Amino acid sequence: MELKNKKLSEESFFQERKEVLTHWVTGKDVDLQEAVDYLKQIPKHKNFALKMRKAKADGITLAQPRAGVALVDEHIKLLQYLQNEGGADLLPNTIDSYTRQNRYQEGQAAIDESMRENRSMLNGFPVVNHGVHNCRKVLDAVELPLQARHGTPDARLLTEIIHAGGWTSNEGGGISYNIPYAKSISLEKTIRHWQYCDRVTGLYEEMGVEINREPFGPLTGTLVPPSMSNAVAIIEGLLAAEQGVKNLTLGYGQCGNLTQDVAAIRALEEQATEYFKEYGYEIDLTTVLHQWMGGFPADEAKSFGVISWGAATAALAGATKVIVKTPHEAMGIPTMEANAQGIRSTKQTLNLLKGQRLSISKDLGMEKELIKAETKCILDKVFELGNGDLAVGAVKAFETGVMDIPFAPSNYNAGKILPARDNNGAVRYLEFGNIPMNKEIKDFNNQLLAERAKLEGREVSFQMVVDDIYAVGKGTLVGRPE
Ligand SMILES: CCC[C@H]1O[C@@H](n2cnc3c(N)ncnc32)[C@H](O)[C@@H]1O
Repeated sequence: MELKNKKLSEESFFQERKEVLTHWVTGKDVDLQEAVDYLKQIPKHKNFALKMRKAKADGITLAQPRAGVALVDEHIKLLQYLQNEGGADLLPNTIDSYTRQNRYQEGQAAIDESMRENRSMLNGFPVVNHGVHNCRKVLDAVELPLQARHGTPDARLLTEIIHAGGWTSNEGGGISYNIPYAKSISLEKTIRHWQYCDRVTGLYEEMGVEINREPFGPLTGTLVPPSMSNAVAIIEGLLAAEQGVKNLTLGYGQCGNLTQDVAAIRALEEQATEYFKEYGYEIDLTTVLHQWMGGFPADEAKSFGVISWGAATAALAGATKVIVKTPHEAMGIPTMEANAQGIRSTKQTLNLLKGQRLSISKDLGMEKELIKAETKCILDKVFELGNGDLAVGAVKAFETGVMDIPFAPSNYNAGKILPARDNNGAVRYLEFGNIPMNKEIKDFNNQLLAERAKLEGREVSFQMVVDDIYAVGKGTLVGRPE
């Protein structure tokens, strides 16, 4: 199947859909018209797209945790606790790793074991095994909109089930759920899979149901330069728009320097808006900042410092949503109590900052223009490589290292890029690999890293990268030599 950035035809989509719905027995419960009728009767306050649009109009930042366990009743208890005790504004359904790899047989075995052991033997909610009616049971049990959060290269059946089940938002994308999540699945395949997922969303939109889509912004979440993650977000937004997606949340993983992070969110929203306009897409655009995605301090009090800093950054940036971390981040899957603490801490900070924004200083303006210029260098090359076709260009961009995500496990990622922080903790390019930045941008990145080297009395080197990776966990932002 030759990949192209073109809306899937009804014929090819429904032909493929017949096969997709056979991937697991629960696919038989998906009936498009029945699902549309069910979705149309869901109370408005439980529609994710509507809540995101209203939050943007009201200029507020919503708080959303991650959460998911193996069994339906326990998952419901967890979500109700995060709603009632945590004060979450939106609820997730974090999906387990077996489901993300389409290993539904093992998912079922783990469900059975969880029932025997009376504890969750999965790191998330196995939504394909549980199926449409259990999704609806979860929605009936809460008073907030629901979203699927996962990391699934082939999310076609998952997407069909969650939306038929009343969940009105889906995270992911053909690049952002491949490069950071998989080792040996081609981008042609996953971009095509996610064209299908976006076409499902587009169909619901055309049948009168609003569904939100959220490409996964942070990618590897380890020192990803803002322009690289913004480029991926804009590409996935454009690919989704071509399939009929109307309500999009583009995301970004907090790096830690306030000026750069606020600039990155503002650049993302402005530049995405420019591209949607240029290509003729009417998009309801919102943004999400993910609280620090790298290594966390083990000390819970210190972790609240990191969590609050992420909340403050999201509020000052004017992000529509912030994804919340917990004081158990350094340990693993949080208890529901710790998860709720992360949300309460975040909401306290959001409320203290309600209505405040970082004003456009000279530094903020310069950083925003730099990020937009870097992102444009990348996107111009992507379109050139694809002879104007964005999907083809994206595949070729990774093949040639024009797009390159730091520390990604995928064999389809060049891995020549190296990031490091400058003296203020902003993430810069230490090695560009084949990323097509112009000379002025390269010189500026090199100059900022040289200034850090001078201050630290050492050479610009890979050691800076290593020191920066461990820094936050050790309590600082910039990994200074010990
Ligand atoms: C990209 C997502 C990484 C983050 O996703 C959290 N995460 C993963 N699975 C669950 C879960 N089942 N419940 C609560 N948080 C979860 C991790 O802690 C990490 O912060």
